[in-house]
Amino acid sequence: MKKAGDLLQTFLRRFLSFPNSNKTRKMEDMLGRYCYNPSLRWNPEVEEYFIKAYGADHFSRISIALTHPSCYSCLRVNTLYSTSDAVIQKLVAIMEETEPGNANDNLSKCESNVVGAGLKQKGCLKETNITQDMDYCNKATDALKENLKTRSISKCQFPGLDYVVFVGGSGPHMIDYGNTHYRPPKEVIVSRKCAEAVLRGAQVYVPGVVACSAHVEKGDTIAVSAAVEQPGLDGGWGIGITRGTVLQGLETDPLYFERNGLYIGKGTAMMSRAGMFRVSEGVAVDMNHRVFNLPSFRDVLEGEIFLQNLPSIVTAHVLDPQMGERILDMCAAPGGKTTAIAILMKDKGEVVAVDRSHNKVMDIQKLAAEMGLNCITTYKLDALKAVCRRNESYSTTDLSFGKQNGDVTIQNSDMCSHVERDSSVGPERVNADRSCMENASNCNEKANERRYVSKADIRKNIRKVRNGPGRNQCNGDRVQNSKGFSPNSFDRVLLDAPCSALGLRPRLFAGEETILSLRNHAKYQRRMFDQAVQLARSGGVIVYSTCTINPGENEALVRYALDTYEFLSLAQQYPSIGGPGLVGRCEFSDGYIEEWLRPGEEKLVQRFDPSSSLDTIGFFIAKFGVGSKDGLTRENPAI
Ligand SMILES: C[S@@+](CC[C@H](N)C(=O)[O-])C[C@H]1O[C@@H](n2cnc3c(N)ncnc32)[C@H](O)[C@@H]1O
Repeated sequence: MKKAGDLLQTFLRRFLSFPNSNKTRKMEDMLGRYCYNPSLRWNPEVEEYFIKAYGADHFSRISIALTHPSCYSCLRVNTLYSTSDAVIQKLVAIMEETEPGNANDNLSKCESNVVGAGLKQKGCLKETNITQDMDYCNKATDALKENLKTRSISKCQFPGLDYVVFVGGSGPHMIDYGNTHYRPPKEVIVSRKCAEAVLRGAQVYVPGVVACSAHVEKGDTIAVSAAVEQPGLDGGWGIGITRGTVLQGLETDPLYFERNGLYIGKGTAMMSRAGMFRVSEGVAVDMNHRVFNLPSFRDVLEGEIFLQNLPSIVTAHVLDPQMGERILDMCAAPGGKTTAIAILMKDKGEVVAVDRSHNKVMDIQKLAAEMGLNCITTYKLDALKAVCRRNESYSTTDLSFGKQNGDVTIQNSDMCSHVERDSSVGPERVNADRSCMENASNCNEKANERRYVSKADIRKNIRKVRNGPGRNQCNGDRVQNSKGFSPNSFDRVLLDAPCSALGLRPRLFAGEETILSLRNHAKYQRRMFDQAVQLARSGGVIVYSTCTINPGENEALVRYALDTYEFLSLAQQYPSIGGPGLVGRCEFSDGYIEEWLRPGEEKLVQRFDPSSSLDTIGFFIAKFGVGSKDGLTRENPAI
């Protein structure tokens, strides 16, 4: 999608060009070479499809919004150990440290009343990580202080979300790159992914640098621009820069014209040009002037806050988990929604968090430990095989999670699981394991208060404790494999599905997705959804969410769900702060027809539009009530 400025620029380049002359450069400066004004590239068929879905103007606004980060950061407070007011106070205190004596001024910057002056962090949060790397932490805190100076901090006013704190960011800023008509700035080109991370607040790390000016020394001021994929001769996309290229500041530089409007800030070189291409890690450029300023909360109030997108927080809330319930988070890593769910349940009940990646399951464990949560059990599991088929003779009646006569029966979640041990576990692990085992037995005791447990379950629990529980508190070495769970064994299921991620911001390129790849995502999601349907009990709830603007992965999944499973219905969501879903259908040139929502259904889903005033990522949430599955057995193909 070419913007007017781009078209004018192309025109001037082609028809008024004065090769290598200062006039050319002057013209380009005027038209905004050294600025941030990207145009998002899409696969042409995908672009056509989205224009049909949204209309040209709306899709153009979405495309522009996707290239910018949200103008605020969203912090979810761990309400088990803190409050929004306490967090706001602590952030204000960080500001005060920077500007002593300005306490009142700073307080007035907060939009909400800061109450609860004496609130202190309860003793459960880990102090160790904060002190482990004081240097890094001090740097992070300094950066945060710097950032908070001009920020507004406010408690979220949406009903039910008072545990969310907003911290305002700023941008886009005009940056003086120090270029003159005779002397271009020293610069680096970074990879597109690196640039997107920098726009979110990261530094430029060595692996992200692809090209650099000659004679750059440590301490030099460096302009940073992004190398974004361009159409290749083969019909694909490519960057076309060799790592280590020397930039001359001339039109002969790689992507010279393509980088117009892709300047994301400037910073101080932390090493020489030679160093950037010799070492394998470290900060290459310390970004001190950014197009967008968003505070980084890394290592700040660890365990007390979690940086999370607003729609993700809403998703966990919409699931409405209740204390004592058994919840499945089917694609859980890194655990943002898992921990939100556990906190909403006040850490009472069981949240089973699965992901197919071993390392990502460890990330969930670490996050759960950091947030002091005990009710989370993690497993490595392919969500496409989440239903345990070991007992082939099941029927829905005898496996249902019934609550008759106050007697609750449940299948033990690890009945199909085993521990994957790391043979390199050293002696220091043994102590950790012991505390894990204590933890597990506490958890088991807690769980037993509310469950009928069969002798077989007790035997399995003993085995589990002997092997080590693989629970969240034992970071690091082990992940339990699961072979799946019994049908109807969960009260609520969250399927935060892997998707095309076309709602994530900021984004500098969107051309990698084709119509075919979008359809493949949708197929994958339907197969996962089929598993979710089998695992949720009658009377239970399924929440489905994605971070994409693609209706094929959103509204079309809802259509599939409602048309395939007659016992599913769309449920009202709380809170409901997103927009309505898309009603209608799309006919493709190959004859494929994609059905979306029917009139009346659109208000029961939430669609977060990146171009709306909420200024969030693109996101979609659907909530289903699971009606009675009575009479549905394996013979009945509906389940
Ligand atoms: C959108 S992310 C989940 C984010 C997470 N719910 C959160 O809020 O932190 C999707 C996750 O699905 C996982 N995934 C992809 N395919 C999977 C599969 N077949 N089974 C289980 N997990 C899968 C990915 O590893 C990824 O972590």
